[in-house]
Amino acid sequence: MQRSIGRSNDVTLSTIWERLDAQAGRVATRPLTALFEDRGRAAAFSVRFAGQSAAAAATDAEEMLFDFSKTNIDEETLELLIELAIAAGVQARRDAMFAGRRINETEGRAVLHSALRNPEGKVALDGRDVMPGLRETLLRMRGFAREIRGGGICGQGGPIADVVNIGIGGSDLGPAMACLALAPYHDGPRCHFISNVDGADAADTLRGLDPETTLVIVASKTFTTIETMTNAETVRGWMAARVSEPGAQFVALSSALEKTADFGIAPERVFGFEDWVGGRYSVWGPIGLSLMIAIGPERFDEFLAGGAAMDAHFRSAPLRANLPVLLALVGIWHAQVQGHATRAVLPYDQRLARLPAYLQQLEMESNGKSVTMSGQAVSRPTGPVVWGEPGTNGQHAFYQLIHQGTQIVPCEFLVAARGHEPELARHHRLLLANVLAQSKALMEGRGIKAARAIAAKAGFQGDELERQARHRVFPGNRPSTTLIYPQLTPRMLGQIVALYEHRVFTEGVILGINSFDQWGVELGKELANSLEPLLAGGARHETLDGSTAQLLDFIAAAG
Ligand SMILES: O=P(O)(O)OC[C@H]1O[C@H](O)[C@H](O)[C@@H](O)[C@@H]1O
Repeated sequence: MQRSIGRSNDVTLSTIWERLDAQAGRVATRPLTALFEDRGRAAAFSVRFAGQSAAAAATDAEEMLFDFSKTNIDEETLELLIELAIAAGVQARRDAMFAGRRINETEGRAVLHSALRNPEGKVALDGRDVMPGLRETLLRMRGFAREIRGGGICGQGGPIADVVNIGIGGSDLGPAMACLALAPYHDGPRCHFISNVDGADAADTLRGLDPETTLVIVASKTFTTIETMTNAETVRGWMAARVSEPGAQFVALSSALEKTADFGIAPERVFGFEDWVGGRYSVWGPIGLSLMIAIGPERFDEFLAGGAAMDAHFRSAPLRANLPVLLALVGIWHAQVQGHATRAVLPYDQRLARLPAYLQQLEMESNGKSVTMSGQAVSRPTGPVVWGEPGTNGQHAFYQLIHQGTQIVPCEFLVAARGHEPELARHHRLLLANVLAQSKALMEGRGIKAARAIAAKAGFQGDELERQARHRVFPGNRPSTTLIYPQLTPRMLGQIVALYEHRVFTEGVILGINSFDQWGVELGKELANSLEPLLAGGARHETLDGSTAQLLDFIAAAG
């Protein structure tokens, strides 16, 4: 069997995993607070990254700090984790990815989304320079975005006031997440997103929009996705009812150029990309057009520059100081060594409200696999369940389980030191106080003695005091990390998104899986295609299972 690039043999790898298991056993009962007796711990188990150009770095304007000191990782553990990353071939595979090797082996594709954020870079695929085509598309996008923003290209009723992006999965979540994240920088038309095949999504989004001043972007890499094509037809009908040339207000973002032509979109309104840009990694290119129109090409360039800076760091920093690698190793330690089945992503940033959903696709579609690159069953659990909501809202909903439930949920906090609303300084102070309080509470907990004192103060006595006190105990020792940055600028968002992309990549390499395919989404699509005719009254096959038949009966009776 062919071994993956740079990967040690299975015996070497399983020995390291076993040593990690033993290490986990050794540190299981050690309180996190005891680790801080080492006064250098916070600095030693943190990494800073200044993603700016040399001149701007002097101001630390875009420095980010990843603090993983509130986990039970110690120096010995970290050394073992780094040994694991090296043995898994993380560096060799990383270099192969950036060099344009076809590391997406089940689809025979290269993985070059990083080229989109480094348009002046050099990348060859099978000896062919891919950059001129990429640069040409970027220039056309910039020109188009400027025309839309400046009123050079208008709708039938005048300058474009609203942009509707129709897409799903990677053709929706990236621009939707980034548009919300960068709301303070919007100075172009308003952006809206339709993704769900549920007609409610199109109906609610279109209500209140004027077709005569709306631009429609149909975003689909394959241009076959049923949800997107159904919504695109619906929106074209909505526009055709009022606009004499609806095609003039449609744009396509796709790698299937014949299909966009069949749909009736003129070639100069199509922004293409190649198969080496995976859907969930595509916000950096044409799929980001709605974002570029909202914030302008210059700010979009800053977003790209942030991603490119993280690429450079990932490629060159030693593993012990490499932010994506450390984020991945913390993830591996929690999920694959200690067996914590989920991780919560908790942005204390309302504008990152869509980040958990974005990361669900990025992480779970990439690393939710059961077989290794060579088709063997994996020996460890793969990608954990990723979930989350912005703080402080989550505190008033599900944090109860995180603090006192029986499952350990490693928490990943994100927060900006500075908001965008200086006039609302107290709000931001409270936000910061809360995020700091949560990671401290998770770590320190509250013992029975303190709980008894609280119950006594509340007037309880004897057995009732003891009973009440037990409900007020917090076990503590629950791990969390904090990613803190000065402000959520376009550049910072680029750094954050690329950071998570490389984290997912690194975890995937360690697990020996292909992070770049998604065969697991196919079966449901096929079955939906075969069930649709039954909903339209078609004859049922006798092998249809009883539950599905019952549900179809219910739908028929309610219809
Ligand atoms: O961009 P499209 O071809 O329409 O694909 C949209 C999405 O659907 C697929 O089923 C995949 O699960 C996603 O990875 C992809 O981003």
